[in-house]
Amino acid sequence: MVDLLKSREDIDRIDRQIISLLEERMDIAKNVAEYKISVGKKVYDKQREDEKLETLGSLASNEFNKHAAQELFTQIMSISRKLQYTLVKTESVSKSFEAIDKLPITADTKVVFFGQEGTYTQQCMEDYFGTDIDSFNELTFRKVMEAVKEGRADYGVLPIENSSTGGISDIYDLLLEYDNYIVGEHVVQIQNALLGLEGATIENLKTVYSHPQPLMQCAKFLEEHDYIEKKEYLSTAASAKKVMEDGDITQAAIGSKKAAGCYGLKILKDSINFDNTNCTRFIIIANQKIFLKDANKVSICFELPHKSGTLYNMLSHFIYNNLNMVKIESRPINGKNFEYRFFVDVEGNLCDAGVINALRGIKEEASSVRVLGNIKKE
Ligand SMILES: C=C(O[C@@H]1C=C(C(=O)O)C=C[C@H]1O)C(=O)O
Repeated sequence: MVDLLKSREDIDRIDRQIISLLEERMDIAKNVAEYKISVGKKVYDKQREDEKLETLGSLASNEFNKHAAQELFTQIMSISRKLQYTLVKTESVSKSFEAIDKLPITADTKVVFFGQEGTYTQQCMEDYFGTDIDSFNELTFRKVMEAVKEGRADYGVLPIENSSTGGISDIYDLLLEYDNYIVGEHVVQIQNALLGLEGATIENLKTVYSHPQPLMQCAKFLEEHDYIEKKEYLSTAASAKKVMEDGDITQAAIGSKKAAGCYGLKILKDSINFDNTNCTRFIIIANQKIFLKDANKVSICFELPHKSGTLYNMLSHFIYNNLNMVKIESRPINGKNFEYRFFVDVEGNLCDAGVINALRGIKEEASSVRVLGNIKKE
């Protein structure tokens, strides 16, 4: 049997050779980048890489090593491209974003929020902008997006993610559709209460109205009271208003304590959400490509070719540039069954070299990429 120390010495010797060859290969990749700059050729040459993997695989003496060689060279070529992107310096996807010191907020600033008087979104808006602003409401997410896009409001406030039930997928889709940008975020504690008319009791309820999100956040309570029919409605506040207007004591709404006060309802039961730490993250949107100089979270969206390994390869741009990914969501692409677009949040600022490098690589290798915003995280 060969001695362990001897084997390790041999491995160390081979590894030194690999490093020296790797450095030599990287220097040649730099020459390739210079050539590509001079003729305007793209860094990524898929056909060349596929051919190389085929040839290199065939040099190995058994199936295990063939797979190993192909895996290793997939990584080596991916790293060689990353080096080339830093040299080729293609136009950054974030180039048109403007860094600012503070969000412009004046007495004339108009803010649109989702829902109506008494929604959690209104509470978020007041926490974020204070109460001395000119605000109006819209009853759907789409209408909030529209008002911001058309400039009828400078900012919009929308929920994007709940701690118990996850991402609010409609918002992701609408962000892309309307070309609006995320410029801020705020997290609000959500304690959902069951609201009813004077004289109503939980035992005698027949119907409960609320927005689909709070209905999900209160799923356990509603399962335990399955004689109450759940009905999705526009917003928590709109549900409270409906119960008040219908004047039927068998109806209830799920919403905030504030909504109870706004619409003259009483609290039949407080905190019926299944998770006591329930909170929602709201986003502040604008139709301007602006970000704070001290922003530290970048949100991007990309689409990938429908092939194995593409997501892994795309995420490698964050890992290689030492960026911490804090969120990933996928959404189906309409018209392309079972193809997905990914929404990713990473820590960083659009001015950071690592962020610029990662975005360059993703722009070259994804089917499409967009920066949705760069905000200061809470
Ligand atoms: C080095 C090149 O650029 C990229 C990297 C490759 C590699 O490291 O072998 C191969 C093809 C390109 O995607 C090249 O075009 O030859």
